[in-house]
Amino acid sequence: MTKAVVLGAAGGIGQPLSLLLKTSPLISELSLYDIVNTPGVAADLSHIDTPAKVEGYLPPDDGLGKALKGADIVVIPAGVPRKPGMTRDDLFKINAGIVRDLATGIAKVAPKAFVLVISNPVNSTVPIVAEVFKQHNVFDPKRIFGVTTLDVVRASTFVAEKIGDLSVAPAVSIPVVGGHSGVTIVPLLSQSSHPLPANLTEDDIKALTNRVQYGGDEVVKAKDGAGSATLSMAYAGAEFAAKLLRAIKGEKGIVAPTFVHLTADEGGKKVQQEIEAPLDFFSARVELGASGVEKILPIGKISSYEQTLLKAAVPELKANIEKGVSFVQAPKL
Ligand SMILES: NC(=O)C1=CN([C@@H]2O[C@H](COP(=O)(O)OP(=O)(O)OC[C@H]3O[C@@H](n4cnc5c(N)ncnc54)[C@H](O)[C@@H]3O)[C@@H](O)[C@H]2O)C=CC1
Ligand SMILES: O=C([O-])CC(=O)C(=O)O
Repeated sequence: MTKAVVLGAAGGIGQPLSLLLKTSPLISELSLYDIVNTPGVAADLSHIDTPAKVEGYLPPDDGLGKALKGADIVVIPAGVPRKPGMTRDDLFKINAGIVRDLATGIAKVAPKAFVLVISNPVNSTVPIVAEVFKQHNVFDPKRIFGVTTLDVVRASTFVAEKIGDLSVAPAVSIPVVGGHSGVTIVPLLSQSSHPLPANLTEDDIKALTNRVQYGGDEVVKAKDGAGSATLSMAYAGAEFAAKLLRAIKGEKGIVAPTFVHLTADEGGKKVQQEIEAPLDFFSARVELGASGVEKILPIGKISSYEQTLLKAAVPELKANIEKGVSFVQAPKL
């Protein structure tokens, strides 16, 4: 029996993500929470002929507590999305409080659940969840994940486009490390599972890197005020959740980049040495296992261009992380 909970389930990501989770054979109970519309979304999904039992909750009568009761995995896409001209950090003002309050609910009701944070800015919201859990004495770095899978999905797609064959996209694997905003997104094209076309110039590599780093902006611009990536994010979120669920159930060797606390495993120290910075959080390649983070894998051999990208990522990551931590630690006025 596995219970999955989606917080922010009625939103642009929440609905298609809930749909994908409802179709997963790995989930037996699906609980949807949002401040609006969850009864309708839950009723709709509950007619699908897959095993998961679906329930929807709203805030009154401790809806959050009821939604979270017995949760094994909690996915959080709650919060406002970007409009053109905004950075992810501009979302902090609203989303930090939303994520803090939801994390408080999880810490109280389902402290052992695996928590997958989608809400932006991920570089700050993941530290917020960790800090709330610390305050409630339930912090386990192996169980908190920032979902950076969309960056990985984009890298696979864009590289397959360059190779000239989209049919290879699902098999193309490019580690994307660092964080989840602009320069903190560091795609390691030199570690592509598939050789890049031989005629790709240095400028092409730079353009490809830039497209992965600013893939989110591409969608925000195209949606023209109607939000940011929702469908591709739902796909990416469901992919990561499925990998984690398979690993929890005992499958070995499942590796995915994800934004984690670097104390979750010894390997985190090696990553800190590689980036030459004592960052607490970083999106590294993580081997998933029964207790969540099984192993944090080293970044490994990268090109000198990628070294420069990593150097540029560190100061922004550091500031984003500190902002999240001090938001929770600051005395409430
Ligand atoms: N990690 C990633 O790669 C990505 C992250 N995102 C982020 O995901 C978040 C959600 O994006 P969308 O679904 O497009 O936004 P949306 O506005 O369509 O949906 C957000 C949902 O959150 C709900 N919500 C707001 N406050 C809440 C609370 N206190 N408790 C529960 N639910 C609450 C809203 O009612 C709404 O249904 C944004 O912060 C966005 O930036 C988006 C794309 C990719
Ligand atoms: O760009 C945004 O604001 C949403 C997001 O995180 C992404 O699409 O990668």
